[in-house]
Amino acid sequence: PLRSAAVGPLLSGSSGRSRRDAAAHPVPPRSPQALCSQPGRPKDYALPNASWSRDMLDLYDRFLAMTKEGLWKRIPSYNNVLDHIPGKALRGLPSRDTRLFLRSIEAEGVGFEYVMFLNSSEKRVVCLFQPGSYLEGHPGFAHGGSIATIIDSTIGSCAIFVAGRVMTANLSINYMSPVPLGSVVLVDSKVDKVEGRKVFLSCKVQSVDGGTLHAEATALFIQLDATKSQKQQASCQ
Ligand SMILES: CCCCCCCC/C=C\CCCCCCCC(=O)SCCNC(=O)CCNC(=O)[C@H](O)C(C)(C)COP(=O)(O)OP(=O)(O)OC[C@H]1O[C@@H](n2cnc3c(N)ncnc32)[C@H](O)[C@@H]1OP(=O)(O)O
Repeated sequence: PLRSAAVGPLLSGSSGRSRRDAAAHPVPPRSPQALCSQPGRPKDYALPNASWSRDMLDLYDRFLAMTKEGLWKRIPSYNNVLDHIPGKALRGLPSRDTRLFLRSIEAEGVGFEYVMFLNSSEKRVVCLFQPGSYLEGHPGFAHGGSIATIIDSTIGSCAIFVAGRVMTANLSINYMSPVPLGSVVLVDSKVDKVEGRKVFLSCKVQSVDGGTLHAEATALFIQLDATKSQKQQASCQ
């Protein structure tokens, strides 16, 4: 199984090719099914698009290949949270003009370009993330809040897998090395333990070759207690 520490060797085939290299070796056309969402379904944004760098495409292909072995599963991603809940969007709910925060920047490549893969047996979610130019904090680097967002969402998806409806109670992040805009990082999250309604998780943000640890985080998510009144708990419908 892909262990965070072993990320480098597994991906040794993918070097940090510059965009110039990518221009010299145009990205091969993607298979039609790899590019389009299922007809009649909301658009799945966790699929390659023209803004994905060579590194992002190589990493995507490697994880997609691992899904064939059954250990990993690609998580589709829509721009409305309800579309992630099977049947919910069809339940005649009044349509709300809301967007999932990570999918609120429509233009390709300038916001959060990402795709998540779930490894059920390891209770792990790994997110391939390419921060776009509209996520800038310090010149040329991703804003710390955008890193917190991709961590919260990756860890959150991991917690949802284990405990269903959850909310973040605590998220603690150490930032070790800034993430250049346009680079590709691996956000590797896992469940460490579950105590009643409390789900404890951790996460590392690493460069594709595993050589740079950009950030690491711990989090506590709380499973929403159906018996508590909605007033006490933000409704997470
Ligand atoms: C197959 C895979 C599936 C993938 C699906 C992917 C698609 C999904 C698409 C897209 C989603 C991506 C994922 C997004 C995720 C984002 C999550 C967020 O951003 S959430 C927004 C920010 N968080 C809030 O706004 C919460 C505000 N806080 C609250 O609402 C409450 O405090 C809450 C619900 C967290 C807890 O309230 P209570 O009343 O239910 O529970 P009480 O009794 O207070 O606490 C329970 C236990 O937890 C401890 N606890 C609570 N908060 C704590 C804290 N901050 N530190 C330590 N302990 C804490 C308490 O001490 C208590 O422990 P004792 O049972 O007594 O041992």
